[in-house]
Amino acid sequence: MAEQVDVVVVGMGPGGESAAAELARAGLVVVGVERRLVGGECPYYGCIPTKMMVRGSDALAEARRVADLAGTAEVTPDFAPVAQRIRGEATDDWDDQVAADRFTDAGGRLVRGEAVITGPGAVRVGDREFTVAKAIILNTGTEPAVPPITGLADTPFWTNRDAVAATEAPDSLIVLGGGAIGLEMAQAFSRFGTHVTVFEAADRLLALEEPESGELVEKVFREEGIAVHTGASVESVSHEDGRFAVTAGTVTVEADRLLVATGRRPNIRDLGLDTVGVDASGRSLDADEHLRVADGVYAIGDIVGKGAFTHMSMYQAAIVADHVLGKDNAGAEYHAVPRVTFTDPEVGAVGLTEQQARDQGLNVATSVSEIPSSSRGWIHKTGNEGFIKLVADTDKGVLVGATSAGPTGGEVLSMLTLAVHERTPIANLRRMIYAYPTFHRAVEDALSRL
Ligand SMILES: Cc1cc2nc3c(=O)[nH]c(=O)nc-3n(C[C@H](O)[C@H](O)[C@H](O)COP(=O)(O)OP(=O)(O)OC[C@H]3O[C@@H](n4cnc5c(N)ncnc54)[C@H](O)[C@@H]3O)c2cc1C
Ligand SMILES: NC(=O)c1ccc[n+]([C@@H]2O[C@H](COP(=O)([O-])OP(=O)(O)OC[C@H]3O[C@@H](n4cnc5c(N)ncnc54)[C@H](O)[C@@H]3O)[C@@H](O)[C@H]2O)c1
Repeated sequence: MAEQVDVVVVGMGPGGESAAAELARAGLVVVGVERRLVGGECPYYGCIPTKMMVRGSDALAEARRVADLAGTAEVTPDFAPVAQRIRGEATDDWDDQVAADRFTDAGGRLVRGEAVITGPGAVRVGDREFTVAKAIILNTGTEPAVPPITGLADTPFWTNRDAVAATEAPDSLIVLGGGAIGLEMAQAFSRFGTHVTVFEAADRLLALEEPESGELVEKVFREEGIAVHTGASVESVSHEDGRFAVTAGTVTVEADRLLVATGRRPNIRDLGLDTVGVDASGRSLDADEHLRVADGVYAIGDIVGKGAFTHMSMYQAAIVADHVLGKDNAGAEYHAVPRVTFTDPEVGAVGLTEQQARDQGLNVATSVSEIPSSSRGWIHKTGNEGFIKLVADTDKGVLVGATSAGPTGGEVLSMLTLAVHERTPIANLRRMIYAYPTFHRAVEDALSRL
């Protein structure tokens, strides 16, 4: 006999958990289905453990900068405190009881297992059937995508899930993929003493961001001793006597560990979406502004393809919760999506890149100001690399995109996110007062060059 409920949330990633709890608190009968860990990728394998690695490795880098600024400091890296924090503080040793209790305390019903849609308003989990009165909300996220490279599948390579479980920094590491995952981990392990080599198939790192961003990170990596191969399509991988060998063109590199960070595969194929008339053959689901993919079926998070970020999943979750509860909500807008790659320098960006703006046929003006030549950057000295890049729509007189790379680049991004989101006239941004000497004063300099 099918159980009658108001809402079934399939996949309890950050957005799914948030929407499910909010709807349960509002008095609806909500079932949250999770096949692995309540909270999803971010707290157990993604954002939080990787940022703990970054926090440790940034502390090491700052200590090494003492020599240029404030005397001497002897630095002996030890990965153990990071591994302990990831187990003790971030993941409870990959146990989600706290998150599960948080949901049931909000009034939700947690069902462990893999959910499948069997028709309009119908969901099955194992041998349990649910008839859903109001909404099925899909938040099933992604899996690491493993490219079909000769030999790779037979080797004990790492994905992000293995890398965050490391108890020590390996002596050597090859990273496949120069996107956010690969670069954050490459630099973090390198600063703990690992010899790191990055292979990126595209002609630059951070290929989705401004070219200047990839160039900056590549320069800093090389200076820190990280080997970077761009335009390097890996042809074969082997593993013998505990060592990996990776070959791209004429280059072969050996290492103890291999991290595959070549993008993600959305969990949409096996959800039974055909039973509700939804095409799941692409890389993402086509959702309207209230995240509906079919009558009574919503999708949020990475599977919607508007940015694979925790903040996007949470943003969309709030819109869906409002819509299910019949509250006013104008729906999602994606013109000011912010993102930060937590390398050092941090690379923050919002809205369109210059190329994307030109591809949209906008009349574009751009400007760049360098952080090292700003007062604060000059004072900061070592570790001051970075820039502000602005992308303006000259017809409308507003910013449509911006990049903020540098020390605390992700924090400096906040004012640029506001400017792009609110379509603040550039004339008004020029009239503002920018505190001296801050990193964000470089925004004023970039505005003056537009
Ligand atoms: C290494 C790494 C670092 C990252 N760092 C950042 C960062 O710094 N900042 C940031 O904003 N983002 C970061 N991200 C991205 C972020 O983790 C995701 O965007 C975020 O988790 C949101 O994903 P989601 O809501 O789509 O679902 P996910 O978090 O992927 O969760 C989906 C859940 O659905 C479950 N599931 C799937 N199918 C089913 C099914 N049929 N039945 C039941 N359950 C199912 C899965 O088990 C999973 O728990 C990082 C990702 C990685 C991998
Ligand atoms: N700080 C953050 O917000 C953060 C951090 C990590 C991940 N994420 C999210 O997770 C998503 C996935 O991250 P990712 O870094 O895996 O994906 P990505 O798509 O950003 O980067 C993967 C890179 O791998 C390269 N690649 C693909 N096949 C290759 C091959 N055979 N050899 C060499 N290079 C190859 C691609 O050209 C690409 O540049 C991102 O889109 C991002 O949204 C966010």
